[in-house]
Amino acid sequence: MSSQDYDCIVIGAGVQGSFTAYNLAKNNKKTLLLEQFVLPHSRGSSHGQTRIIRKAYDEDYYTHMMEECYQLWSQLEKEANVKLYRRTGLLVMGPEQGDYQVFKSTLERNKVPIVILPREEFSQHIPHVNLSQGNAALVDTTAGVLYADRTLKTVQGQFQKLGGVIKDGQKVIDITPGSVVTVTTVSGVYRAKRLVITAGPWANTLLSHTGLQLPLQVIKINVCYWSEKIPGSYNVQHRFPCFIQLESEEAKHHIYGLPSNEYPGLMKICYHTGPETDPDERDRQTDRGDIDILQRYITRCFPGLVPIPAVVESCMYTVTPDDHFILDHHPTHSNIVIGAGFSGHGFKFGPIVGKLLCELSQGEVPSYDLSPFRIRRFQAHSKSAL
Ligand SMILES: Cc1cc2nc3c(=O)[nH]c(=O)nc-3n(C[C@H](O)[C@H](O)[C@H](O)COP(=O)(O)OP(=O)(O)OC[C@H]3O[C@@H](n4cnc5c(N)ncnc54)[C@H](O)[C@@H]3O)c2cc1C
Ligand SMILES: O=C(O)[C@@H]1CCCC=N1
Repeated sequence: MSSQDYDCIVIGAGVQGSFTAYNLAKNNKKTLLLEQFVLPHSRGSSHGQTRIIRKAYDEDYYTHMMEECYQLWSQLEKEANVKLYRRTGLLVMGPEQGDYQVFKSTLERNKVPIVILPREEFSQHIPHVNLSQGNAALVDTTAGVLYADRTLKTVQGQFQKLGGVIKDGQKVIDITPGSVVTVTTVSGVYRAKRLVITAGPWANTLLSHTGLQLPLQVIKINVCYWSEKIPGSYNVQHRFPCFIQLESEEAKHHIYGLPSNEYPGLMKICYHTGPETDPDERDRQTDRGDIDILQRYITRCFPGLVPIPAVVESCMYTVTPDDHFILDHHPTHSNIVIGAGFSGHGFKFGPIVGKLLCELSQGEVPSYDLSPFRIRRFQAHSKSAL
């Protein structure tokens, strides 16, 4: 095996590619992780300081995967002696008869510890928040904040400690499938028996070299931070939780937030959709319709925040038609595995996605039923998209 030959190449050092590479190296596979930008970078989907981790989902299979995933997060914390998770709880609010009931049932069925907050007791538990008319509320007490940038640094560092090789600043410009896959970057040519593509918003650009296109939409998210009128009112240290406001008449998509933590006195609140964008041109996308929706919501429900964003950063979602991930073999090249379409909720699953993509790439039976994540589910809807 020459120095350019690997057991496996992973393209894309976001959260999913980094955890996949780490799992491969743990399994003694000679692994190369390629990244187009110089690391760390803020041009994909995994940057920023925080993400929400939760078991509150409307499908059992995500809640089941999170059971093991919490353990994997904790193992990594121990292994690297670093804190990646802070428990805050997650306040779920939503119209009483809608998705809220589905979340509640999934949590109850799976025996996740929750606290139901009757309307008359709501403000005693959650000060400075107005529960919307007709909404109900509960808290998933296991939920919290993940430290995102720190996670990437940690998992990439652990991968390198295991002998893994990272080559950053190396944009992949060609892939030649075959029993040995050849991957060409702007400055090198590498070969491997197996390839994993975890390219986030650039998934289809890379897949075009393999004759496949997936029904993915890339959207820009305005990551908004809002100033506390009274410092500390929504602070993580005062045990303010993360929250999800489920979709309602007023906002057709979820609104979610994290307690003030990363920037002093600023709470992060975002809208769970945004305008379509080209990943290489996202700064040209200036649509702020999402911010108007957030301003109205904050004025009504978070009276302790100034309803004008103090900081606006940006990030991207890569969304599938059903909002479920893609974790599968390439339909015509079985030694190419794809992790894509994490639809704005994939970070918390990083450790388990890494484990599953590693299993798939090694031809092992995956630890979970991956039928919700198969590529063929799209065939019924749009053959031409594939
Ligand atoms: C604002 C925001 C808030 C979110 N909140 C949450 C949350 O609270 N909880 C949660 O669980 N999830 C959340 N998510 C979703 C989560 O962050 C994403 O699902 C996850 O980061 C996707 O990771 P990825 O590795 O697939 O993509 P990316 O992080 O984009 O990684 C792909 C990588 O591939 C590289 N690449 C692409 N093309 C090439 C090429 N040709 N050559 C080499 N490298 C290449 C890119 O540069 C990039 O580094 C949020 C996302 C956003 C944007
Ligand atoms: O995945 C998450 O927890 C966040 C919050 C809800 C919407 C998407 N991302």
